[in-house]
Amino acid sequence: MDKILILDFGSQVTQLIARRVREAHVYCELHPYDMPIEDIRAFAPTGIILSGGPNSVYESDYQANPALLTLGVPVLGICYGMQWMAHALGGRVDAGHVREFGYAEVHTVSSRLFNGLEDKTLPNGEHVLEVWMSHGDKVSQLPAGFTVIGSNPSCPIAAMADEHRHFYGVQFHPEVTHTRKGREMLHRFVLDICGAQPSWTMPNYIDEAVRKIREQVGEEEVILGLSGGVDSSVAAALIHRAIGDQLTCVFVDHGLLRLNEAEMVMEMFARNLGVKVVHVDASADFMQKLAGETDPEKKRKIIGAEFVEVFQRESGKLTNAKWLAQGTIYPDVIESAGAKTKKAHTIKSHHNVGGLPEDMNLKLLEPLRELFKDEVRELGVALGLPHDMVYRHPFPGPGLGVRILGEVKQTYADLLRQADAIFIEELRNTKDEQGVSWYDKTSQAFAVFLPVKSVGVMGDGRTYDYVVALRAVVTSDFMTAHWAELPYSLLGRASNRIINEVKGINRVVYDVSGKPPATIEWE
Ligand SMILES: Nc1ncnc2c1ncn2[C@@H]1O[C@H](COP(=O)(O)OP(=O)(O)OP(=O)(O)O)[C@@H](O)[C@H]1O
Ligand SMILES: O=c1[nH]c(=O)c2[nH+]cn([C@@H]3O[C@H](COP(=O)(O)O)[C@@H](O)[C@H]3O)c2[nH]1
Ligand SMILES: NC(=O)CC[C@H](N)C(=O)O
Ligand SMILES: [Mg+2]
Repeated sequence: MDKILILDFGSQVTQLIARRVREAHVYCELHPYDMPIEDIRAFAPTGIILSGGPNSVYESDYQANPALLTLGVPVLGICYGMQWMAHALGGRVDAGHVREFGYAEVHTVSSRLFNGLEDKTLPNGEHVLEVWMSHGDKVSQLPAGFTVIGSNPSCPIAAMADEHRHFYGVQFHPEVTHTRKGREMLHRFVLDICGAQPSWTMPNYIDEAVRKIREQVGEEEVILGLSGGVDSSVAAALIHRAIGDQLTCVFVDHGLLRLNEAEMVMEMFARNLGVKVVHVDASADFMQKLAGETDPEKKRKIIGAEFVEVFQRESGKLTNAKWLAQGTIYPDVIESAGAKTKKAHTIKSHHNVGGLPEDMNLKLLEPLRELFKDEVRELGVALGLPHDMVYRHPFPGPGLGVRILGEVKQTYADLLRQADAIFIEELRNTKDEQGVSWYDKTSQAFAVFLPVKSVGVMGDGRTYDYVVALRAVVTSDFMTAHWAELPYSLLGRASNRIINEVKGINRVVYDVSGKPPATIEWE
């Protein structure tokens, strides 16, 4: 299989390069800029893309190994990547007088990278690209063998090429959508210049993944924590395809699941897909451990620890369980690699079954490690999971535990489950002219239980009941989010139904906070 190697110099948008390459059905991996040259050789890339980055090449330790320019494969440098290439090959990079940030126009001359992709042609016959720039430094002198293939007044060397060696550099960012023909440029590089075969398709991927899982696992047994969420469900379906009954899934009901969740998950996996699922009702244990605790972080830690308990207990019941499977996906991998080097504040301790206790002695099986979320969804559909399950909103492991503010009580969980189900039903029922529901137009939506009481009047009688907050957000990566501008009529219907149908709730409010400064979940 042809593979593109992306070396990351620390740009905020490096992941997008990988997305664009994958969209051309070419496999790629993202690695740190200082990947050892032996590893690069072993990876055997069909082409290399160098990302942008925050540093200045003339004063920075962020230097890749120049030997990667002697491998005989095409190289595309983007922004810092172009500057590094110029620097490493004997050109010059200087601090510019003006920082260019945002929309820019680049005038081009004929090159394999740009030909036919220009956005407009001027009366004098010059071609122009509409691009997005974000830089302060610029290449001021070309390395030997290069020519200028794109320029503008503030950046005379906005793109350069050595077509003989198949080296290209662009000062702008083709990976962001603001560069109008950016996707086509990256596809041009990968498919035409590198000559990579577009063979990264789901059916091929399934065959390959199944073969690998069989080879890894052999005759041993695998257990997997099944949450009913997208990632663990798709991982379960894939591993089941590979090793059938050697897989046992453990679905933990902590008493903090959505309405009918347990039945739905059991029905789908055990009955429809023939996957072995152990349904562990641990709700009494979780509730007991959580009793009296009001601190969000402590609640999260209690839930996390209890999860591990259950897994350990269940794996002990199997005879030959040597593997723990997880639905880790590519953004998780990149994020945790980043987390090792960055000193970030802990906002929330995400529960993580991956924190394996030492005495558990299970090896990790993570067949989705290379996939992005939408690829995981595509895979799920290809494996026969129903569309509705695969396109569900994510649901956090601690479940309603982080949506009941303060102390978790069974009665609160029951009220919240009902309110949440009504809200989701109303979102699903509202379709626009294209037939798209508000559920599909939002990235995540749910109800939150507020343990405060307010006064109301129903049927001429006084009520003194709890409050539910509705939350719906739009986001692509869950790192930042906008609150969803739901129609008033939809909010009105959800509110009416919740107050009428859920005895114990007499007030509904809508959360209009973005992330940041708020977070998506309330705890
Ligand atoms: N109720 C549960 N029972 C068993 N395992 C669980 C449960 N909740 C979470 N997990 C485990 O924790 C992992 C992480 O949860 P996470 O919510 O990130 O992923 P997911 O549920 O698979 O997908 P999604 O992002 O769509 O919710 C899951 O893959 C699963 O292995
Ligand atoms: O599996 C999970 N375990 C957790 O402990 C957890 N906490 C938050 N989330 C989900 O992460 C996304 C971002 O949430 P926040 O803005 O609240 O941090 C949102 O999608 C949240 O639902 C979790 N998922
Ligand atoms: N986005 C980038 O890669 C910027 C590269 C370099 N830090 C500059 O300012 O020019
Ligand atoms: Mg989940």
